[in-house]
Amino acid sequence: MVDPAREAALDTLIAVRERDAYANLVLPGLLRQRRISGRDAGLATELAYGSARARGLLDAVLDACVDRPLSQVDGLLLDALRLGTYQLLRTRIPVHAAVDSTVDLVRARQGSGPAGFVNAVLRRVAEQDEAAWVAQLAPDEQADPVGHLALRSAHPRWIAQAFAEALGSKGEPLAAALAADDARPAVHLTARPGEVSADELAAMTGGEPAPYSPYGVRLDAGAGDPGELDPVREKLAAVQDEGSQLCALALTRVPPTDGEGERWLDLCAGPGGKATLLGALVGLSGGTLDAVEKAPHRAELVRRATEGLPVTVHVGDGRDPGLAESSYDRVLVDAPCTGLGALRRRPEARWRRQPSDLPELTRLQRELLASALRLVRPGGVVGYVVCSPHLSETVGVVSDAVRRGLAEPLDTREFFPGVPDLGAGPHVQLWPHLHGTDGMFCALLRRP
Ligand SMILES: C[S@@+](CC[C@H](N)C(=O)[O-])C[C@H]1O[C@@H](n2cnc3c(N)ncnc32)[C@H](O)[C@@H]1O
Repeated sequence: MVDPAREAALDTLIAVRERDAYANLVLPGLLRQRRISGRDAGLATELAYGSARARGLLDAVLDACVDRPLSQVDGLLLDALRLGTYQLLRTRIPVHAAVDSTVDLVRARQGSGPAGFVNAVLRRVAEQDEAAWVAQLAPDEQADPVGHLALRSAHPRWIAQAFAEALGSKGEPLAAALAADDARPAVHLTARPGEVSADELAAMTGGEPAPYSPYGVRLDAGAGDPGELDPVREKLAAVQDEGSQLCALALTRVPPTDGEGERWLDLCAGPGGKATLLGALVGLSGGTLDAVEKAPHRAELVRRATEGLPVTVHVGDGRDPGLAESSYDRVLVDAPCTGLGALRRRPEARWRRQPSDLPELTRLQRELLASALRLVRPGGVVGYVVCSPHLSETVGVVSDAVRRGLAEPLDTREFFPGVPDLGAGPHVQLWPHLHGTDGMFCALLRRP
């Protein structure tokens, strides 16, 4: 007997490994196709996302329990072992159920020999709990705090190191940041300005008005597929992290805020979350938004999301979009980045990203920011935003533009009213453990 929830979780892990698929795109499709719902769907989600997220920790434990290098273990068996180990170490599922259900899955796919191997390895894993395994396998907490916390929170070391540098801490703040990044996040919605208030949207969805964004609503972490909610389907609301809302709003709050008929530009618009919020707001004061996106299919998503708003979508490269220079009042650069600030929303992303991704991304980020600073009028404002706390994508990119005399930094904290713990400025770094948002970075810059 194979348990359908666990089988869906295993097939998700296989797709992530074999096809570089995204767990949060694969699993919902499998659940629909196989008509798995309710508690079974909840279990499949917990096991698939949890195992994908914790992969490094699970592999470290498995490495200690398997008598050959993990690279020599058959891929499907390794995925099954990860699934079983996750259940043993990070859920309250009883040992016999975690082991037997995994062995059943392997027997059905590969026969009794491999099933026996998986049984033996999982019995070894089950000899200790997670804390004991971490104590055995992690670097010493005093000698190497970052390495210790990285294993304990199932993060690659380079990412834990990047968080430590952005926080200026290897202690409690880093532990809190990594722990929050490992937890399942709440879904956030934006109420479309001019259509519905956050209070009304909260009443319609059973959520709570968000603490900082006047348009935000937060739903419970386990609250089903938000795309199915009526207000989202009817375009009264969109799924959008509160941190993203705050960064887009900050750009609109720089004085003068009563400018009628302003021209705004979103230089990296796909799939259109911020463009929709900006388009709705600029429309209320008789202005317009141009939205540039390089990937045609993502530009199409922007077009659909902003239908009915005063938004013109252009397919093009933001570094040279063919739009008139010095002609915009406000420009948003929501640049492509490592996404290290949104790892909690993308289970496998932390193991897929590599430090070698950074040089190409930071070059692109610098070029996009320089382009934005040409397109904005002198005295106009550019918002540089990335969903990452990595210093080379944040402060590094902005300091370069300031040093070259292209931009003057504003105290961005002033435009995040009511948001606590914004540090020494002038830029803003949001964090899951401090703000309950993704780890968004925002720098507001004025063109001299
Ligand atoms: C972080 S996402 C933007 C998210 C978007 N602002 C939102 O809120 O929904 C970055 C986007 O930039 C696009 N992009 C990548 N390179 C680009 C370029 N050279 N010019 C314009 N857009 C680019 C990517 O395809 C991606 O859609």
